[in-house]
Amino acid sequence: MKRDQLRRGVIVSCQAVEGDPFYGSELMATMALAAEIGGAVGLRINSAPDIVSVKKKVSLPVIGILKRHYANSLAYITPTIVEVEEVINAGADIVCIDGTGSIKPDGKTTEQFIQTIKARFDVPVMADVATAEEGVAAWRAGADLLATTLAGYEHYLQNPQNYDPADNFRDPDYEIVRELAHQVSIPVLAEGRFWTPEQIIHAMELGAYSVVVGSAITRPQLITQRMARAVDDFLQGSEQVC
Ligand SMILES: CC(=O)N[C@H](C=O)[C@@H](O)[C@H](O)[C@H](O)COP(=O)(O)O
Repeated sequence: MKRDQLRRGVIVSCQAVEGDPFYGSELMATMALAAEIGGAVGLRINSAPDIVSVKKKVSLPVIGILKRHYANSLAYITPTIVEVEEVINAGADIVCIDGTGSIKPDGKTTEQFIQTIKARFDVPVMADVATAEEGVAAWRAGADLLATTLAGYEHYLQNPQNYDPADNFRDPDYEIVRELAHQVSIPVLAEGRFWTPEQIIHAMELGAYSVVVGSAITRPQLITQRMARAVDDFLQGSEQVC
């Protein structure tokens, strides 16, 4: 895969967890195929079975992650070399890891973790970060790409029980995109809470290499919720007026 393939486009994140109506590798591969037909330049896929299934059906480059929670660490996106190996063996073209300041479950810092991956595998490493400082540190440690995935999720990183579905509808964090695009010399992917073409273009104007879109394309329950909430808000407003 050429890294340039991901340049200046929309990367679609196709993820569903157990309990989600779209949970299942076949369904995720179908989502990925729809993304390819629609003009996506790449995919972000969670778990080895989903990566294998997507790779059979779609020819787009795959950024592979494996979300796994450990009791002793806040890092959950491909947090150790065990998950890295699973993702790479499944056929991911890029492996994406937790690039935050959190110590990983095996005691490594992000810097040590990136260096370990680089020593063992010849696959580009992407780092998901929450702050510009973390992005700069991951770049200095050898990351090949950055994504702003975790910006705005600090409360969730501290405790996954703090998850609030309303988080998905807040504006993207443009500031981290702007800062990183000025500070590093590797691609910065804007990711997290992109719902409209206008938001995507704004991130591109600020220097994003590409934009990763997940929920707005692949989580129909959230798409519905967003519209249902808009109607609720409208009705509440109009009832007050009446
Ligand atoms: C915070 C976290 O764990 N984000 C995850 C990272 O893989 C996914 O749940 C998101 O869907 C993905 O980042 C795309 O973002 P959005 O769905 O907002 O377009």
